[in-house]
This record gives sequence, structure tokens and C-alpha cells, in this order.
Amino acid sequence: MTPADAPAITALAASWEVARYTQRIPHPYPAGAAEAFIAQAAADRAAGHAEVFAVTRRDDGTFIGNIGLEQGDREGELEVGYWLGMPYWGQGFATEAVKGAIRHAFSFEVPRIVFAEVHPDNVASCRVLERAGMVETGRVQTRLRGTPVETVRYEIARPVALPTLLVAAVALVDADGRVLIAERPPGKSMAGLWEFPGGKVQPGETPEAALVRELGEELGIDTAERCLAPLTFASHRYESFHLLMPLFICRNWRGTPTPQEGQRLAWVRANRLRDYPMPPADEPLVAMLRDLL
Ligand SMILES: Nc1nc2c([nH]c(=O)n2[C@H]2C[C@H](O)[C@@H](COP(=O)(O)OP(=O)(O)OP(=O)(O)O)O2)c(=O)[nH]1
Repeated sequence: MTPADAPAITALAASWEVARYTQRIPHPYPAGAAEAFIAQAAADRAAGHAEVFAVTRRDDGTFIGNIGLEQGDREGELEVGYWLGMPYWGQGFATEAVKGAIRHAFSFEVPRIVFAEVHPDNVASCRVLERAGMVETGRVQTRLRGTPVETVRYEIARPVALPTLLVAAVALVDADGRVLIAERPPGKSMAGLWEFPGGKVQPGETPEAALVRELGEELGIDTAERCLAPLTFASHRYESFHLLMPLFICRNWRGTPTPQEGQRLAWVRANRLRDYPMPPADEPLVAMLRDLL
């Protein structure tokens, strides 16, 4: 906000429809209140416990309302509050502003939760918060504009960033065009599902070097990096990690693949791979292999 926003604030915040569900907009709106509000917002921002932004229309920069973030009573919680002038209701601006405020809040390390408290009769605002990804978590006894009221509390938690796991895998293809798959042994995650040989790329390792190592460890065969040709990749969100798995194809190796870790092996034609349950990340790969081989 800048001092130049004062006339727009005065014009828009004066209506009772706007003020009635807010905590602080005075009604009737006195002269000088907008200027005082802008000065207070600058002071709060400098003190580091609240930030208030002008909401402007992207097309022409018109001031249409305010949105703010303020420290809640509990550690790690920020409250979002907002109002828009009536001519700008019902056009998705509030939802866009709330989404922006949430993104802004979580760009800082501290907040775990962004919350809002809404008058239960303010159905439009409840919908805005829901569209912005917030969920109702309870009711709060409070006072709104001096009157006791039970507000609805909405929350959104900081999104958990999943680590990306890099796994290199290979379709070993024999002279008959069959592909080697291995069953994940009991005790491992996704036990009993059939997978392409390979494994996690260790820190400092290339995917090719990881595969050469894994093929030795798991199958007792020797391959050279130049015998591994890139084929495709899987990118799949599991519950606790995101799997990024380049799939190579290899037709040349030394030795006969034999299970070194007690796993079952199968040589399977690409059009029969569907008979073997595979991890969800592999499903698109199976279709691609069928087209290719
Ligand atoms: N090698 C291989 N891994 C796959 C395939 N599809 C798929 O989702 N994965 C997943 C399963 C594992 O989470 C990860 C491979 O890890 P890994 O095989 O080296 O590790 P691991 O069994 O020791 O690991 P863990 O999951 O038991 O911790 O990638 C696939 O076709 N081949």
C-alpha cells in the first residue's frame, strides 16, 4: 500500500456490506481513517508482526481491496484476513489474492499454518478459503465488532516437500526380444512386485555407473556404460518420495543373469509384461516397451 491508495480505500471500505464481517473497518467510515490505516500498516510491517498488501487488478492496477498476514496467538501460525470492494466481488479476485498470500506466507521458513476465521454467515468468504485450499478445522468463540460470535476456523498447512529419489533401471533385452524383470523380495518395499533391474543412484554416481554396479551386484553380469542406451523415464509420486527413474535399454552384457540376492527372475515378451504386477511407476513404461520391441 502507498498513501495514494487512501481515496480508493475510503470509497470502497465505506459500505456496510464490506465492513460488517471484518474485525476492524470502522462504520461509518471516518475521514482520515484510511490514511491512519496505511500508516499503521507500515509500522506493523516495520515491527515485523504483520504485513498488509493492496490487492490490485492486474489489467490496470486499480486498487480493489486489502489482504494481510498477521501473527496468530500460537507459534508458527499466521492469520490471513482480507476485504474487497463490492464492485469486485464474485470474479475470483479474492481467491487469487488468498492463494497469493498463502504462497507468500510459506515462502518464509517459520509458518507451519496459515489460518483464517470467518463469520459463519459469510458464505462467499468460506467458499473463497476452500477454493484456496484451506479446510475447516473448527469453531472459535470470539468477538466480532464487539459482538460475541462463533467464527469458523479454516487452516492450510505448509506443503511437505517430497524428496526426489533418483533410481536407474534397465530393460535387458535378449536375442529373442524378451525383457528381464525381477521380483522384489519379501522384506523390501513393494515386495512381490516385478521390476526392471536397477537401484538407487548413490551420491556422486552417474545413473550409468549406478546401473553397471547394480547389474553386477544383483545379477552377476558385466556391462559397459556405452552399452546402455537411454530409452525413457518414469516420474511418479509415491507417498514418501517422488521417483525419477531413467530407463535404459541394453542388449549386450557378459555373463548370464543369475539372482545374487535370492530374487526370482523372468524373461518376458513385452506384450506379456502386463501379466506381472509391477510398481505403479512402471505402468507407462510397459506400454512404451510394448510399442518399441
Ligand atoms: N529397480 C527398480 N526400482 C523401481 C522400479 N519401479 C519402482 O517404482 N522402483 C522403486 C522401488 C524402490 O522404491 C526404488 C528402488 O530402490 P532400490 O530397489 O534400490 O532400493 P531398495 O529396494 O533397497 O529400497 P527400499 O525401497 O526397500 O528402501 O525405486 C523398477 O522398475 N526398478
